[in-house]
Amino acid sequence: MERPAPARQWRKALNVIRTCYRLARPGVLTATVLPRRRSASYVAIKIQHAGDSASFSVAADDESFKGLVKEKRHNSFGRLGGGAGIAAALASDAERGIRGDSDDLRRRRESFGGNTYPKPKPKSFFSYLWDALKDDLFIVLVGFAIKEHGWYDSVGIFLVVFLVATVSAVSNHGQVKRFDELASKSNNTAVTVVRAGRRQEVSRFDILVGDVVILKIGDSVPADGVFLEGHGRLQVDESSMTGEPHPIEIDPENNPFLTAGVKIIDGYGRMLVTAVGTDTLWGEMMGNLTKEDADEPTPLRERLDGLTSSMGKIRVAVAVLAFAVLTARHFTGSTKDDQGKPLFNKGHVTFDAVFSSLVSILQQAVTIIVVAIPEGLPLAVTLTLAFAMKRMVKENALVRHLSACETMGSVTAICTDKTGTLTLNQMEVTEFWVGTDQPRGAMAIAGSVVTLLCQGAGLNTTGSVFKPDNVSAPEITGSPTEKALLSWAVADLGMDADALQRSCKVLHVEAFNSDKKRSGVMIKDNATGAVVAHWKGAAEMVLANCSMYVDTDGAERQLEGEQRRNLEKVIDDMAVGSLRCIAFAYKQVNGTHQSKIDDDGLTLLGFVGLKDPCRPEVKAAIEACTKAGVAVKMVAGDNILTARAIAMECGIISSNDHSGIVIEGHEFRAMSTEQQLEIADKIRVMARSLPLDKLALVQRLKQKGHVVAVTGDGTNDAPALKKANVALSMGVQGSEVAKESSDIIILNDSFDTVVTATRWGRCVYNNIQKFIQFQLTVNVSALVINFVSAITTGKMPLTTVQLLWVNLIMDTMGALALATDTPTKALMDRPPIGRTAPLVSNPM
Ligand SMILES: Nc1ncnc2c1ncn2[C@@H]1O[C@H](COP(=O)(O)OP(=O)(O)OP(=O)(O)O)[C@@H](O)[C@H]1O
Ligand SMILES: [Ca+2]
Repeated sequence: MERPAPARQWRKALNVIRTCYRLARPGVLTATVLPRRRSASYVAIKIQHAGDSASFSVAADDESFKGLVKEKRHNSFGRLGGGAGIAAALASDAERGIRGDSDDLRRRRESFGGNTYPKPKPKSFFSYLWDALKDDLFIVLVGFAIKEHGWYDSVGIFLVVFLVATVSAVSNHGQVKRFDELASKSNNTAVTVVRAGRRQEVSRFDILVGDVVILKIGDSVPADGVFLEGHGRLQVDESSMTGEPHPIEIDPENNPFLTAGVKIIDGYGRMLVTAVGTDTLWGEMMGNLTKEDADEPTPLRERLDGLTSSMGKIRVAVAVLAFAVLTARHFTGSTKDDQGKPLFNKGHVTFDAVFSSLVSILQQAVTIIVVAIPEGLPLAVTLTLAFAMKRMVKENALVRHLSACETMGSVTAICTDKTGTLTLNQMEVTEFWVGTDQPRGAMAIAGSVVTLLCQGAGLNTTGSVFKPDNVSAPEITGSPTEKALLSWAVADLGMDADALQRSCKVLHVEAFNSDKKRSGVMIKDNATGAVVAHWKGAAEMVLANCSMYVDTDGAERQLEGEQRRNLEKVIDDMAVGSLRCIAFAYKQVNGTHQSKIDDDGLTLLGFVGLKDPCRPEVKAAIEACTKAGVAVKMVAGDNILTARAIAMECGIISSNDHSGIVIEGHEFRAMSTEQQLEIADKIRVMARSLPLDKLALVQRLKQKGHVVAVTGDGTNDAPALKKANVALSMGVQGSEVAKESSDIIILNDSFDTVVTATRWGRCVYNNIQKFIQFQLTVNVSALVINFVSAITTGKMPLTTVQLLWVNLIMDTMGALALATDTPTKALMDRPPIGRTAPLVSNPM
């Protein structure tokens, strides 16, 4: 470690003394916290160095600070000096964030607490045991009533029930614990914060008061705080917190409050954290939440309940019949003992004799009921699902809803994303065009064009470039597309991000979303005062808004028929080569007062082509799906030619396949419902789709009787995910909102894992079917033996205790054995099992 220079040490010491002196003066704290005049507060705050956490001028329990966000206290917000004032009071800085060294973090945690909430106390093992025992109380009672062979009948029965209850308690307890682990795994999301000027990802639980958090579409707000940046729009969805169904506009003056748990629907910005953990409404709510039962009924479970109840009816009928036959045989004297004498002496009819006979007959009939209770069935289902869930996590599929495990098994169509799911999402700029030329580096283009391109890439972005010092390579963060563009600008155009940021002021931002497929900024050059609008986005869409283009020599030319066609050809050629194509355009703007960024009559600056290679494992995975009778459909936001090229590369369409349809989102949108229904099956690729097109496709496929799985990553995928039979979200690139709408989180974002989940789904169904077969064999034989024997001889060869051992112990062990069968290759060689196919099939 480097020793601090003496001068710095002195300065630090002086600061500490000054702070102590300030705090020791009576009344100073109130003056800082509740400044009566704006200017006074400003001075007090100015004394502190940004990011120096020697002291905070507010404390966690200060009245004016405490409910700031929770109670949306506008007057406190004003008194504390707005976002910048609060940042300073919390020893933070709107641009550079907190200092973020271990000392600083410790002090913040000590003063304001961490961003966690107490977990509700888990149910103990004994309460699970009691729950399981309770279900079998009936059997135990019967056991105590039956004394065929003395006391050991009762003890035997009790022992059996206890053993089985223990097994199911252990399994339920383990299941809930595993769900907890998975839940904390899926809750532990990464949040982008700025600490000491550097963007970094930290766990949501490590957010501290004073942190500056970067928020983008699809994020969920990790703690309470106030909105900092002023030139963008931020729209949030508070429905999960307040029930307010309409999007709410956040702005830095009138409504700066962001409560933990709300979702960002649109926009981009920074927020300053003012309260964490249980000081927020969200933390309070989470802490008070009672554990939700992990044992939710799944569709299969419900069907099994149907099976159980029909078995119940059969066994009651059999028992009644047996009772009637036994009574008849007994009282007519045809039931004989071992010596061949009738058991019932018709000569001496006493009340006692009749009563005891009836009781013993009733006991035998009850035995039949007992034996036919499918004890092991619920246990088999729980065990199978638990086992599948555990193994699926190992194979990168995190199950959030148990039912998804099963439903995955009957999936007949998968609508998948392109970027990240079929491709690696590691983008890189491989082509660069200015006009119809491909310049070799920045030297081959006019300086003015390079400057504009740098502005377009470096300021119209949600990514960031951080240069720790002059020697090391810059750290580039952001979405894969943004990262690729920034890296290219730094490496090929020689962009200096810091200088760029200093030279211009951002006036207005329009963040990228999948509906618009472009992003824009309006900036003002600090030196010349010129105001420029920059747009970047889907190439053919941006080109359509351009009326001019620049040449490599910087001359602006009219974009006329011939030229436009040439440029369109440039885009198409890149797209056919499976590149994602992005265009940059700009426009000189008069005046700064517009609320919207001008987007017509633009001047085209250039195109870049981004290469995003196919994942190597995808081709085999798609082949496996086709073989298993599952149709794969790609729904992409990208250009139709790029989408087709990628689909070709990974085998969704082949060159000799003429039945598959490749369609653009707007064409599909324009069709009537009937037409959509007609082609839904044949669609292989839908390009340039809006999120609602994806939803429409899912609905049509469902109407055609498909069981549809949807993968998605964006906020706008949420509607389609919610409508799907099984929703899968991306663990790495997926937004919070997508993850929350999903049943399964794909931890490695790969399509391969979707196939794995399908395989496991089929395996679950298969295992349960095997178990039913096993149980029916055992139970039906026992039932038949006893019933036939009762009718013919009036006695039952198998006693209650024996039957219970067969029923309970064998079933439990059978469940254990069959539940842990792993998927076989053959599972994926047959068509999917429909969701309505009978559980007990004819061959069974
Ligand atoms: N950060 C960005 N800034 C500007 N334009 C972008 C950005 N990211 C993507 N685009 C453009 O928007 C288009 C599609 O975006 P969209 O979000 O709908 O699809 P995606 O989910 O990224 O990709 P895919 O549909 O291939 O999985 C891209 O083809 C690209 O031209
Ligand atoms: Ca997408």
